[in-house]
Amino acid sequence: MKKPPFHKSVQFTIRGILWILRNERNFQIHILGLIINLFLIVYLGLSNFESALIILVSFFVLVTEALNTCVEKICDYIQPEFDTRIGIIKDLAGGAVLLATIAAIVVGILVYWPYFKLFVY
Ligand SMILES: Nc1ncnc2c1ncn2[C@@H]1O[C@H](COP(=O)(O)OP(=O)(O)OP(=O)(O)O)[C@@H](O)[C@H]1O
Repeated sequence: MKKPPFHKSVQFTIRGILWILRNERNFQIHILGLIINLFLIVYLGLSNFESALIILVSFFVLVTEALNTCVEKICDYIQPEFDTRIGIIKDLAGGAVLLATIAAIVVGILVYWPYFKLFVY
């Protein structure tokens, strides 16, 4: 197959992101998480390093969610019927999202805790 020009490839990837934005509820929830984090970064005046950490883990979750959706779509395509092997493949992909989410929560607590402490005390 002929390789598409660069601008076409970019268009295809944007089409993929728009598709997942419209169709995947979990991805939409993670996007909401990213927006809340961006708001907190500005509102609390986080340092460049703290902001980079928060943005990095937020995108880490989004990337794993997108890859999880890819795995689910491939699985549903190759085996629409119940199959324990498909089940474990999907569980593994879902597990990757959970691991990324745990990492994001831990980083979030470590970065935000000193700021929230100032509000509480
Ligand atoms: N064809 C199948 N055969 C066996 N088990 C399956 C199959 N499809 C789904 N499952 C089981 O159901 C779970 C949920 O799969 P499903 O495709 O419904 O994902 P989902 O609910 O959209 O998940 P997510 O919330 O991660 O997007 C899988 O992790 C797996 O354990």
